[in-house]
Amino acid sequence: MDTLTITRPDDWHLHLRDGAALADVVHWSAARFGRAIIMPNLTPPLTTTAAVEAYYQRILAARPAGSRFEPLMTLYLTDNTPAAEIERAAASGLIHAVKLYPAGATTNSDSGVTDIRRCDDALAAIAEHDLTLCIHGEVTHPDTDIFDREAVFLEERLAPLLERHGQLRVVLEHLTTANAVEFVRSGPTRLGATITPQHLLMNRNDLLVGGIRPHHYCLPILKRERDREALIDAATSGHPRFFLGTDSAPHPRHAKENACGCAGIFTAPLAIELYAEAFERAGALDRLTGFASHYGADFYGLPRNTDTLTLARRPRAMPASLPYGDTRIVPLRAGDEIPWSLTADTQPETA
Ligand SMILES: NC(=O)N[C@@H](CC(=O)O)C(=O)O
Ligand SMILES: [Zn+2]
Ligand SMILES: [Zn+2]
Repeated sequence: MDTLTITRPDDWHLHLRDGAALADVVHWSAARFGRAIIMPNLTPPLTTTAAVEAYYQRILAARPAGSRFEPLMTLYLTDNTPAAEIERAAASGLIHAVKLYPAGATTNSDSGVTDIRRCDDALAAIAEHDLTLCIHGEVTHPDTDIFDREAVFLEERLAPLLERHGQLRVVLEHLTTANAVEFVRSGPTRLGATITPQHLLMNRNDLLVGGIRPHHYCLPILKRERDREALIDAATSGHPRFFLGTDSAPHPRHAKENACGCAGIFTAPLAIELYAEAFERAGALDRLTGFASHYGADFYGLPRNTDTLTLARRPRAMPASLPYGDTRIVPLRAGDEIPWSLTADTQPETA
């Protein structure tokens, strides 16, 4: 088989950034995905519906001409988000989810939530207005080992939250462990999860063996091989509550190749290609459509896409770097060949 045609996929976790970088980032996703959940961790964070609406317009303006790529917007939750703001978000029609960042957990999370119990009114409003709560699931206590932060969050924060809010629809973002896979599998049907390509393809050796590799550093951090295997199992199992979310998180080269490098891996230029690679290695290419194109839409209560995307088994060279505003960015697999490519008719790419 030299080509693979799937229902057009959606990306249920994406960072597009803002300003001069936005146009250099959005076209990669627009060439691949029908829709994407757009993360609100800008500086300053998008804590009001008005700010989200203005960002939505900037994304539309930065989309390639003729693109129908649809941004599904999110609101940034803080300790002080009033229920009325959730109501405005729902009424906007543009906002599909509210994002919970534990304060200090990741990039631009300083305005995030310090104690989830402070948000009970907002969380009740999210459930009432049929929005989804997306969660970066890591605790931030300095004494908690970085490799345990997800597991502690699930036990100490997420389990009680799901108990307290019995109607709330939750997406646990970017799963990284076998433990998290088990938590989602045994959780209620209103709990879904995204899985990134880097967590399907790499483990912590790829970050730390033979030299430290800043372009493989993201949060939650890459874990053990047995965790990667559990994530592959979950993604390729046909279980409808695991779905695609790239967490493509661009940072300029100088911010990654730095004594204190930023967390985030830029996968947008090869995102669906990486998933195809991971699914093929697992002998599960026939399961890619469900994971990439059906289950996320079903979970969010949105219609599935009706058009298709075709990949060709044709090696493609990833450039060493790509334009990013007035600077450069290094994508995953920079300088390497990747086994899958978009077919020419669906690839309006310019590097
Ligand atoms: N995943 C990351 O490592 N970084 C993301 C934030 C996030 O999704 O946690 C970013 O915005 O850079
Ligand atoms: Zn995150
Ligand atoms: Zn993210």
